[in-house]
Amino acid sequence: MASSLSGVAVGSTPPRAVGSSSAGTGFSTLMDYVGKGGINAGDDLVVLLYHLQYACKRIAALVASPFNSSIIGQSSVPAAAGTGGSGRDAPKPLDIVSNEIILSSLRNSGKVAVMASEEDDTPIWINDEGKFVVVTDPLDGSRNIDASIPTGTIFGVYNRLVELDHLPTEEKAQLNSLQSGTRLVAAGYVLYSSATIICTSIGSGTHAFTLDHSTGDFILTHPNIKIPPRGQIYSVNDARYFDWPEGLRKYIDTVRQGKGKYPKKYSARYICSLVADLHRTLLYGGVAMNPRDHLRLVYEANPLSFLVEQAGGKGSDGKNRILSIQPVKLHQRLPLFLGSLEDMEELESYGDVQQKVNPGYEI
Ligand SMILES: O=P(O)(O)OC[C@H]1O[C@](O)(COP(=O)(O)O)[C@@H](O)[C@@H]1O
Repeated sequence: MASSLSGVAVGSTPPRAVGSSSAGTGFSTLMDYVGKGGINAGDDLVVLLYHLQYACKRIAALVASPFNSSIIGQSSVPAAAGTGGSGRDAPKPLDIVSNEIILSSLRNSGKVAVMASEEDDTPIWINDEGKFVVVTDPLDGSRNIDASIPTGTIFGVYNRLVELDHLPTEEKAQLNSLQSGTRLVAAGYVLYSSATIICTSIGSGTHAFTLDHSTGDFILTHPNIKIPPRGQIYSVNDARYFDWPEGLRKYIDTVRQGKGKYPKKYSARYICSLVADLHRTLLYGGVAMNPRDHLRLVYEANPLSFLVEQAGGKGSDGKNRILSIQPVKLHQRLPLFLGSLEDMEELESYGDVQQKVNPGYEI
């Protein structure tokens, strides 16, 4: 493990485990968890996760920095040539900087063949020898950033499909990035909020680690997260109520009156920042919904569904299990529902919960 990290070129020494292990799990920091105490992730994945968490620390510092005001004050920069047609929003400067930070960390890791990002039209081929494919939304929820509302990074990791190695670069980059979510080997999000939290899974439960700013370590604070089978919270942009289908309206009307299968009146919470809304849902239970075709399958829905399933919950587009949907294009959008098993089953029993009417909303 030490030797596998010796070549890291990130300008900082690897984090050191501090204190005793948390909650009797035998590991206390993120690097302990993936490296030795928690699970045998394999040296290559350890190195990759080391570089990813380092990138996210840099993004955490960036979004919290007072020196961003000159960047943050700008409105969205015009879409780069070529973004037209992908249906993506014009990126903002911090999205772009975050994207560059992640790309440079992935390059430095030496472990990544392809990065597919929300910020790039097409996947970027990095290294023929890289074992992994990384899909990412480098800074989700950035429309909130001017008001210091939480944002997040999302990532998913696949193995490189060696059987595609003979194909032209562009083609193999694309096909490697369009793997079904069932093939994820790791996924995670990083929440930039009052605390910076990395929540990750390599297929053996979902665990969250909180950044200790005094040491730079991510400390295990939420081992083996189990989403409650029932919550009492629904999370949705309900200004769209009149564009919703009948089934979704009925579901929300029912649970907010306490007339659902769980006879409690539900509360509403909506941050409009996917990572933050999901983080709360993982801890408190309930359902986080984006019923219109807005969120992206490859680098948002799949990694987050993987984490939710690993925590005992469910991720669906309202009809189908997210992880089983075969992506056909990189920036493919779909409705997304993530949450507690029983709440999700009740929601889906209402039939039409996907919002087909999508007039486009200004904010
Ligand atoms: O506008 P809606 O439908 O409420 O969607 C909000 C969702 O869009 C996001 O902001 C992502 O969309 P963008 O990438 O366009 O910002 C999520 O963070 C949030 O959950």
